[in-house]
Amino acid sequence: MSAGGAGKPLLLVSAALIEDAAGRVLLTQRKPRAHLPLCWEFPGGKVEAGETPEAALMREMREEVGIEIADLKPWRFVSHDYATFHLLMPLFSCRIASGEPQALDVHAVAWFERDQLRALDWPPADEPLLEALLAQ
Ligand SMILES: Nc1nc2c([nH]c(=O)n2[C@@H]2O[C@H](COP(=O)(O)OP(=O)(O)OP(=O)(O)O)[C@@H](O)[C@H]2O)c(=O)[nH]1
Repeated sequence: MSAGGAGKPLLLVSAALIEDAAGRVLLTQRKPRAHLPLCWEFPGGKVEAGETPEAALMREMREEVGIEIADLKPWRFVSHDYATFHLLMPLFSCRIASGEPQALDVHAVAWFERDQLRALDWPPADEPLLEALLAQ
């Protein structure tokens, strides 16, 4: 990670940490032709102009996986330098208020046991989030 990056756009992305009663974590898989193809990641997406991070996350969860979320609480954030943009990504812990996750606008969606998480391909920015999750 670099502290420089003058001129690089800052990208604000909200993401969700959703666990079920058994402690499994809900992840989505990026599309084959996206940036970081087929990586598994925390569901979420870009915050649009005029939106709060919380409202953006609620919209993305509806659009991408067809669920309503509730009880959003800031959990961790990452600030990560990618080649063409700098990512600022708050991760909110939350719960599913209604709906069953479906892959509406993602390649796939799935629940993972904690001991499966390390073996997945993750975006580089997610490393500290994964470590924090596995440490708790
Ligand atoms: N949702 C999400 N995005 C992440 C995570 N980690 C991470 O580096 N990102 C990055 O944050 C950005 C999120 O953008 P996005 O998924 O809304 O949009 P996109 O660039 O894939 O495509 P789009 O422009 O069609 O919406 C991507 O560049 C993605 O690689 C994560 O855990 N969850």
